[in-house]
Amino acid sequence: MSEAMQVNQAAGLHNLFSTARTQTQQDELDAFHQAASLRPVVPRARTTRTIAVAGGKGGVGKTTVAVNLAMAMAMAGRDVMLLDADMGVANVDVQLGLNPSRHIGHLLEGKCTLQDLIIPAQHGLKVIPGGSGIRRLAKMVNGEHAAVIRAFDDLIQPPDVLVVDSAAGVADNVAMFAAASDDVVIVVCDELASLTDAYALIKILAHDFGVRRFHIVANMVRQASDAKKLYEKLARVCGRFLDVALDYMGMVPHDEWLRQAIRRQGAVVDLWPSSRAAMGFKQLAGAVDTWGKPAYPDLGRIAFFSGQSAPAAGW
Ligand SMILES: Nc1ncnc2c1ncn2[C@@H]1O[C@H](COP(=O)(O)OP(=O)(O)OP(=O)(O)O)[C@@H](O)[C@H]1O
Repeated sequence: MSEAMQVNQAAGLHNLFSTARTQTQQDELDAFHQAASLRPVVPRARTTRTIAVAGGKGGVGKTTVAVNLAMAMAMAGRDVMLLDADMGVANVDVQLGLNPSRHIGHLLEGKCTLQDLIIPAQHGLKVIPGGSGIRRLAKMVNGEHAAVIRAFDDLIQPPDVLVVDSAAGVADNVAMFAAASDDVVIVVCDELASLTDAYALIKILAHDFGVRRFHIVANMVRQASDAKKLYEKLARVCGRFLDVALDYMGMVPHDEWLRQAIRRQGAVVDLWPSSRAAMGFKQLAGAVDTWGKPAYPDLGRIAFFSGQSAPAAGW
């Protein structure tokens, strides 16, 4: 029986994504890995933890989780930066009521530095906008993703935490930002397509990029027992077919206050800190503190802040 059929049978999932690439895509990916090995490393004290928020399927709440996780950590006193890596259709700035005049496209064209792109949001959160409605950004090539990742080495003051809001899908560009991070958070909701897409993304990150550890967030669930069931379903399939470790990071309930917050263009953790959703996000932020030190970035792989040499202090 094929792997896809076995996965279907094991978890009641459907439609496993194919991970086949065209020759051009494979060439670009090889160039990306080669660029990583050519990168001169200039060590300095490593202070930043990088957390990618991904999920595969669109609409599962990646941006919502990234924004509120970042804001919750900023409210707890961390120096936090949020990169909107959903290039071309970015909407972190919309969710936070920001009005950026420049975006990643300007960085790639050499018209500004990464430092120039930083926009201050509430509680000292710093946002790097990804640019919206810009076709060229949605079609960035792999070398450009590597250039964005490397630009973080030149920040004057690296933050304590960088949260990366990933695009939907399982394309190499999504995987590259996740693979360049210390930790990968996978957001799932109670839909079969969400689980199959999460599995496909985890598989690509494990096989092609060597990522082994994933933190799972169940979003838009009714109660903790539903969240745990969702996690166990994904963990069972991954445990059977992939050499990866999953841990349960926490859950965010379905909460109308979240939609209200988006209408008000703010983060629910800031606007309604005692709502059920806000409590969930604060628990997610607390979970990060239990993760221990990030591993040293593998020198053969492009990583955010790879110019920093020692693991972050205080984690
Ligand atoms: N816990 C929740 N309760 C209620 N609504 C939610 C919750 N989480 C997310 N939503 C809503 O679901 C919608 C999709 O969320 P979001 O934009 O964060 O998803 P996404 O995965 O980033 O989507 P895309 O991949 O299209 O960028 C938004 O309208 C958001 O307000």
